[in-house]
Amino acid sequence: MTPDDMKREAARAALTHVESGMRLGLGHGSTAKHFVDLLGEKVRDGLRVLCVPASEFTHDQAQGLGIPLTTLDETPELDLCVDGADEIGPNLSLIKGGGGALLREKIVAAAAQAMIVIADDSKVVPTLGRFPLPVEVTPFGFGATRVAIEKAAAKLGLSGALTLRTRPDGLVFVTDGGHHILDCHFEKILDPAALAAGLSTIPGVVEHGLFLGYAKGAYVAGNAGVRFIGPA
Ligand SMILES: O=C[C@H](O)[C@H](O)[C@H](O)COP(=O)(O)O
Repeated sequence: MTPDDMKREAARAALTHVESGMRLGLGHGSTAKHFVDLLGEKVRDGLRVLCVPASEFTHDQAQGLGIPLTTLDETPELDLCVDGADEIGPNLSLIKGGGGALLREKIVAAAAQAMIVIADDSKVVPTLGRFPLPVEVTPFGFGATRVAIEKAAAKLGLSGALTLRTRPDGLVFVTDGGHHILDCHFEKILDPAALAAGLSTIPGVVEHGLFLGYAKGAYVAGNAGVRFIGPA
């Protein structure tokens, strides 16, 4: 199986949690895209769901597939959210935001009773941090926010480059919410909760990509098939 096949199989497994009448949160990224594709097939076959997409990209994809959409204003509570991840660590701790959608993804996940993660098995790690942690920041005060993040990280013994995310054409990446992203190369985040708490106190930080306590389970696909990781 290619990594893309694995992503699709993980997405297919998560589809077993979807029942007619559910209100769903739809994540963003190459794995979530498979889930939306497969969900679109089910909707065409008669499945009734109402979905909130976590990005403009997912919105357009789902709309094109005829999946009924709503917003968190019309439908503030969701039954289930299905999304990918950049890393899955101990106790279903996650790093997300590699695709730049972390803020809306976290808002959608927080509105859902349960979040199921889908991924290929390369995403499972013993310690979070090898994947650079995305931190969404306001353009205003960027320099000061960057220094504040460095100081908060240093208190926990973390250092490493903080890279302003750019697009392939070299322009600064702008999130759906109009913010920038600092990718923080911390390598080993031994205390994710402490880092999350530290980042949350910085005014210019809109949100960070540590998703702690959100996921209720993860479908992880590898060459041997799909396995479910449940809460510890
Ligand atoms: O912002 C993007 C999201 O958090 C994605 O779910 C995450 O980056 C994983 O993406 P992919 O499924 O493409 O590896």
